[in-house]
Amino acid sequence: MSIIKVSIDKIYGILEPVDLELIKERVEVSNRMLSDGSGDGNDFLGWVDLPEQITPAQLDAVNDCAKSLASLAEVIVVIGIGGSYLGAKAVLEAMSDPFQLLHKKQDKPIVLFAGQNLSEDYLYELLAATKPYKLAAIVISKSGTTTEPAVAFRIVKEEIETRYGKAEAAKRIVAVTDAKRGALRTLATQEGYATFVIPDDIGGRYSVLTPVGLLPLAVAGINIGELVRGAQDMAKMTAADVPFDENPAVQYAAARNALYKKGYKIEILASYDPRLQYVSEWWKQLYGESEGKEGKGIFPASVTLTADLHSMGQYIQQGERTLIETVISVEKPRHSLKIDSDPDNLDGLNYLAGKRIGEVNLMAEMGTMLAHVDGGVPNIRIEIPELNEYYLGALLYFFEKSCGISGYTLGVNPFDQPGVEAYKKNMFALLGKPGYEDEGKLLRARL
Ligand SMILES: O=P(O)(O)OC[C@H]1O[C@](O)(CO)[C@@H](O)[C@@H]1O
Repeated sequence: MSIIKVSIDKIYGILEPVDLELIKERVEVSNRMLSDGSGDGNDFLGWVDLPEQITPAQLDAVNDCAKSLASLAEVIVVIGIGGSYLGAKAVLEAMSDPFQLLHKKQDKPIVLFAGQNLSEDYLYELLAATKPYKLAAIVISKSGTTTEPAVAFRIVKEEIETRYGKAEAAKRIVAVTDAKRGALRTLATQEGYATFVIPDDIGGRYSVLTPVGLLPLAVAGINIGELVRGAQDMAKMTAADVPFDENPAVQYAAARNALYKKGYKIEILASYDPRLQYVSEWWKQLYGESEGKEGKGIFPASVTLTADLHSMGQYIQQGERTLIETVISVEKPRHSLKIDSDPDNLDGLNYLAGKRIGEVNLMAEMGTMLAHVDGGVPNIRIEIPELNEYYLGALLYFFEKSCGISGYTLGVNPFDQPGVEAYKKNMFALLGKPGYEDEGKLLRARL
């Protein structure tokens, strides 16, 4: 049995089995294109075989650097955006106790994120809150030129240098960037920071298993060896020679592409554990940047349930019928908590007495799935046994593989993102960046 189970039976009724049959061959060809490198964007396929290529020595180097940072700092600010942020954030949230900050004893450094927005207040408050704590930073940018992390890094770097002096700051700052190119590489070389390389052939949104994701996670005490082991096993289970019925990545890609062809243009990734919220954010970048181009692509959205059943639930049940709901279902909660019987039963909940909260959550999930299917929303279910590093590594790799397959099946290059340049050009022009003077005038006239 695969460590991830994809159930697509709840797309039938909306699709006929023949709709899936028609697309099966295409997705299997797409999977082969990923392994033989015959598709567009084939200079960005380094992530496909990455898990099996990660050596124990590489993991040791990341863990050693993490240990040394952790020995110097109580708070480590991880600076990055998009693919240089979301993978680490996703795994960290999924693995963490949401109330960790309330615990009196903190035996791991607290990892905070910056550079993922341009909010003045966010950065100000981050600096203010971290004042009493020993500080270090990891700055991550593949291009080394992205504005948001560059701005945040300038501010955090200055704070660290002011506090500790330049020489000590160089021990407290680690950069993860391109081997040769970009302003961050130049800066890291000049300042003498320890660095890790993001391989040329791995794009940001596929980089969670490089030091981009691994270093911040190791600093936070996450077992990165297990994360990689899960991805390694999933790489085998989704290889091009694994038959359709045993290969979760092609099943998922086939189901969503068959639905897209029938007019289902929005996919909502739903989870029943708030710790998975950032896995959804990571997934949205992965699928949004990979597929949304040339006027095509499923729009990736997300909900956290049951919370959003009390807000978005109405739309999902009865709104425009273009939605696909894909549920990440986690079989086993980490802890056990039962509902007790109450002699007065004023809340009428005694019918739940003796049940675990997880059982109630599961019945909410089952009931919701059937209600939404009855309302015309096809359902895809992705089951993982529990939230630990191993299954998360498997889940992330599963989504990456399926995304590459989906993109090729859709007929786009899943490894570029030309559309993101438009906002950057306008922002530079409006901010008066040298070289953008003419565009600046034109844009200002339109405001
Ligand atoms: O790691 P970088 O080069 O700073 O890029 C961050 C993110 O920005 C994008 O390039 C979009 O502008 C994403 O694809 C990428 O993950």
